Amino acid sequence: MQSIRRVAVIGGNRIPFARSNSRYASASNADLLGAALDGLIARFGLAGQRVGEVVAGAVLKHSKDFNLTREVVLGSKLDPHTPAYDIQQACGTGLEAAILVANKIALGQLDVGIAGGVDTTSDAPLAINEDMRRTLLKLNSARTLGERLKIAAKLRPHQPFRPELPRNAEPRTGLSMGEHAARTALRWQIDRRSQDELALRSHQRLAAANDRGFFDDLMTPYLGLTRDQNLRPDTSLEKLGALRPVFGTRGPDAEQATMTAGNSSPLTDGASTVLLASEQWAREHQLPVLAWFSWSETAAVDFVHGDEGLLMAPAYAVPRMLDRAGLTLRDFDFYEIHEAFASQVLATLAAWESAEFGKDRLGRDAPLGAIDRDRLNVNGSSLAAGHPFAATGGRIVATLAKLLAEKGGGRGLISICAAGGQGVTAILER
Ligand SMILES: CC(=O)SCCNC(=O)CCNC(=O)[C@H](O)C(C)(C)COP(=O)(O)OP(=O)(O)OC[C@H]1O[C@@H](n2cnc3c(N)ncnc32)[C@H](O)[C@@H]1OP(=O)(O)O
Repeated sequence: MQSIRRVAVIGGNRIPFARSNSRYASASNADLLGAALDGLIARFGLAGQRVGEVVAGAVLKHSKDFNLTREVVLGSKLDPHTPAYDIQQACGTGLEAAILVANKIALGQLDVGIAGGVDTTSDAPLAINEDMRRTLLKLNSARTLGERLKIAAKLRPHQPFRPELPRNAEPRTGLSMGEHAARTALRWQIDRRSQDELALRSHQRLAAANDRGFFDDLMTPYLGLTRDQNLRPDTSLEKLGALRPVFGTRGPDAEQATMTAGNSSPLTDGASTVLLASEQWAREHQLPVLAWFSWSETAAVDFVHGDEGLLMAPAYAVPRMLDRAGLTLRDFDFYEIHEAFASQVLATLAAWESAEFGKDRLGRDAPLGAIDRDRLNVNGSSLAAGHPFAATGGRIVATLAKLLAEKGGGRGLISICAAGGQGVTAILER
């Protein structure tokens, strides 16, 4: 067998993220992912080339987009002989796509690949109610006019086109991501002030990164947007503190609700892509390596029967990954923890700092440890940039790889919580 090869992160390209039902309201997943991919192709001179594989996905997809990624590749300037396919791992999709491509490169099955993700809540698929859907499917397969008329006669005027709106909720609990996170915030006693401070820092840092041109070679303008639309450089603790809670506002604990529109990631439209390759491919194409993709781990928690919070899986994935890699939580120059909600980031950090969690849940003699918070999300994260679900992983991989390249060396941790009680994590090094 071929030995494991190093996997290079060559670079990334994304479009600025837009607020839902705003600038990208008329664009589809294919448009957005196509724009991100076109920018990557242009930046790295990939036009006409056959890339090993393109792997991407969307959390919210229309049924007609059964292989969205392949359709996007066919519409791009890549050689049409480039294989491409969708994967889906909720908010971890973009990172999971990068892990998949990286692993194939490491095993010598690919020399170069592109990972990506896209989502638009503005163009979410709308279903019709179950009765109507089944009736229409029967109607479609009816062979004779008589059969059709018989089926059509069963249609009742009061129920026909009642739509089923997609809900940002867990099928097994019926609770939204925010409601789940609110429970976790209570369990870990995450206070409002700390959440607002984290949100403020995210905006300030993203604004500073924009100002110094950090994203100039990671982003291409799209439909008139040149920077993430959700960014509020003028926000403040006072403004954040004045917002009313929106999650956890019902039931006996309503008084303790702390999560607002300011300390929750907003509904967002956007897409991102990342170019990964073997060392040899990078050398042959004279492309500098930003960082090496070295480790990954995915974990899941039992949020249905157990008391583990829905979005707490990274608290388990990271220690497992560290053990495999022979590292500790302090061995990092940068920590990129996806800000689904400020409370979620803080609950994860609290779990790692807790002796009880370390002992009871991780089976350790001591807590996993505390991180230097000055190294956390140094260029902002999803609270400021927005969170187009499947696109967040690509944004983070490209951002972290460039941070390591700028620094000239070091190690970075990526941690992304995902719906379904899962968490996807990875390590980049340089
Ligand atoms: C694994 C995971 O990643 S799980 C996470 C998945 N994602 C989610 O669940 C999305 C969660 N977010 C949401 O559902 C929505 O964004 C909500 C419910 C939090 C907020 O929705 P909306 O009320 O439509 O937000 P909107 O943008 O209008 O903001 C509400 C108000 O807060 C204000 N606001 C929001 N952020 C800020 C800020 N940083 N500073 C100051 N004001 C702010 C807005 O200006 C607005 O004020 P206005 O009413 O005076 O205009």
